[in-house]
Amino acid sequence: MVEIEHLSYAFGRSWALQDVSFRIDPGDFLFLTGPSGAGKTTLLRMLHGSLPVQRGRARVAGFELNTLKRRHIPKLRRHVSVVFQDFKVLPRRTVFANVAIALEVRGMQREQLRRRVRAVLRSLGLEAKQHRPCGELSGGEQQRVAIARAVVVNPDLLLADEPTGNLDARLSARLLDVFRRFHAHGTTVILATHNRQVLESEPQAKIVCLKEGKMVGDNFLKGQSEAEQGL
Ligand SMILES: Nc1ncnc2c1ncn2[C@@H]1O[C@H](COP(=O)(O)OP(=O)(O)OP(=O)(O)O)[C@@H](O)[C@H]1O
Repeated sequence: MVEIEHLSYAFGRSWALQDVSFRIDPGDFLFLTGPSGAGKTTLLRMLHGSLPVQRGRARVAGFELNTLKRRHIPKLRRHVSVVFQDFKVLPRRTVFANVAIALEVRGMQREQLRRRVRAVLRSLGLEAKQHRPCGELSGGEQQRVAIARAVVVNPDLLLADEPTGNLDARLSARLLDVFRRFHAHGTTVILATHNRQVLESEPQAKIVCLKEGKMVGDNFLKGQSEAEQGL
């Protein structure tokens, strides 16, 4: 599903990612972890086609990112959804409209669209808020709208950047359940987090740890303390 080899990315002269290589198979659940500034967001943005490959090679959901033309990026995004740290919901549009957009642009028939959106809103506990403008929701609720919008298209690969960042422990656990449910239905998940509780919540998950843009380890880190991992 994702194969990256010697991937590096620089903002100007400063390397945000350096020589990162790993692969995950369809159906895997991967945590991307590491301290603030480690390069997690940069890597997710590359996998979603919002930053170009500068060095190395990346293959995502069957797309060779090195040679992918800009005009073909929407095709990649039919298979790869992302939940950004800052949600990017449309504040004046309703919850329903924010989630429906992703299906409207795919030309889905109205009744099928309505059923699909309602089912996803229900699974995220947002059904009662579907007619409210997103700008009137709490941060945690907006986060769930962003997740609903990402999963409503049934992506092959779901990328999430610190999705539990704004939530208390109870809501984080509920949200992780949502990711687990989609994963159980076959979606491959990459979730960036530096929250240790989140990392421990999914014992079967693979882990890639970044620090200052470099890969400092993978699954073997599971048994180590946060200090040992540099978190
Ligand atoms: N648009 C940008 N312009 C310049 N430098 C950037 C930009 N975005 C990120 N960087 C730099 O790239 C490095 C990696 O940042 P990135 O956001 O990928 O880290 P992160 O692991 O996601 O951090 P956090 O956990 O705080 O979100 C940092 O040094 C950051 O300052």
